Amino acid sequence: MSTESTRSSPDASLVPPRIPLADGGWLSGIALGTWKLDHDAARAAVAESIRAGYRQIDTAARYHNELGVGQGIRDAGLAPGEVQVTTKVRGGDQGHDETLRAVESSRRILGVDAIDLCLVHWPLPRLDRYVDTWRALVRLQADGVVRSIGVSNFSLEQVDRLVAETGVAPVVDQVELHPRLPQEALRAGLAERGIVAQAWGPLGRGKGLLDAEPIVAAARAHGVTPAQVALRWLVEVGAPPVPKSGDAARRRQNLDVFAFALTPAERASIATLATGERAGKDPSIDEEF
Ligand SMILES: NC(=O)C1=CN([C@@H]2O[C@H](COP(=O)(O)OP(=O)(O)OC[C@H]3O[C@@H](n4cnc5c(N)ncnc54)[C@H](OP(=O)(O)O)[C@@H]3O)[C@@H](O)[C@H]2O)C=CC1
Ligand SMILES: O=C(O)C(=O)[C@@H](O)[C@H](O)C(=O)CO
Repeated sequence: MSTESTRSSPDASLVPPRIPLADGGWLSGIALGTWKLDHDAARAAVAESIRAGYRQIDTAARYHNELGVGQGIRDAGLAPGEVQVTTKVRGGDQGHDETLRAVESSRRILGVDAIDLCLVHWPLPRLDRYVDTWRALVRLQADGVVRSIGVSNFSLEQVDRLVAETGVAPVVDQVELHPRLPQEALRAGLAERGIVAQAWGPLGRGKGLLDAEPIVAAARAHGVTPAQVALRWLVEVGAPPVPKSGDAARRRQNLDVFAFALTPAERASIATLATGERAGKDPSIDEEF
């Protein structure tokens, strides 16, 4: 995956490389997750994280913290365009006109001229409104309300249906992805289509992944933490991660994964963890409104 340096701002030592998107936009090599942070916690965490080097903040209408995320981005005081914000259309807002209204609401709450990246949060196949939802995002992109458009928790079949019915492909599919759930076929299919697979739940969501022996052993060998090994593994497979932490020291640690590389033996050992076990919901079964 090609990268472009962003080491131009004053506190640039931990700024991740940019990942180019098919529409000319970019995604940061590591984004900050904000699920479970309320407005005030998100505002403080976002401002501090941008000062530490984060350049992409991940929120969603569903997280009820877009106000704090937008304020935190402004508090950090970087030049426009230096920090990207991702938000998502929740299941209950799917449908063409509903999406137009929901995205305008997110834009106003975030307090931005345009949303950098807007995703369809979950496909909700039984509702069967994701194509109409997508048409609305295509229109919002043409109108300049949203710069890049993508999906989350979509299968290759669902992505292909969007393209077949609208002629427009997403530039990102944000999916659960970590060593227990490497999603190899999905990643390969997305790569063939020029779509970036972005990894949510990259640390396994506090469910024991970071205690797994291959990860602990690699961490010991490199003098880093298990979280840094899990994030480095994602960087190496070309899936930019979105880790969340409520703790400033951990957030900085989670950025610092570009100064070491896993060995082939470590990668082979980590591959033994690929049980397919999910830490979150299964989008082929569960639907989140
Ligand atoms: N598109 C989608 O459907 C989804 C998107 N997401 C996005 O992805 C983000 C990340 O996923 P999330 O569910 O939060 O799970 P993560 O895999 O990021 O795990 C977060 C957990 O890991 C802990 N943690 C963070 N850093 C470290 C560290 N360095 N060492 C040890 N533990 C650590 C956190 O604790 P603590 O906070 O105490 O540090 C928290 O308990 C979300 O916040 C959200 O933005 C998430 C789920 C679904
Ligand atoms: O964090 C997200 O983006 C979600 O969709 C969450 O709601 C997540 O899926 C979850 O764990 C809900 O229980």
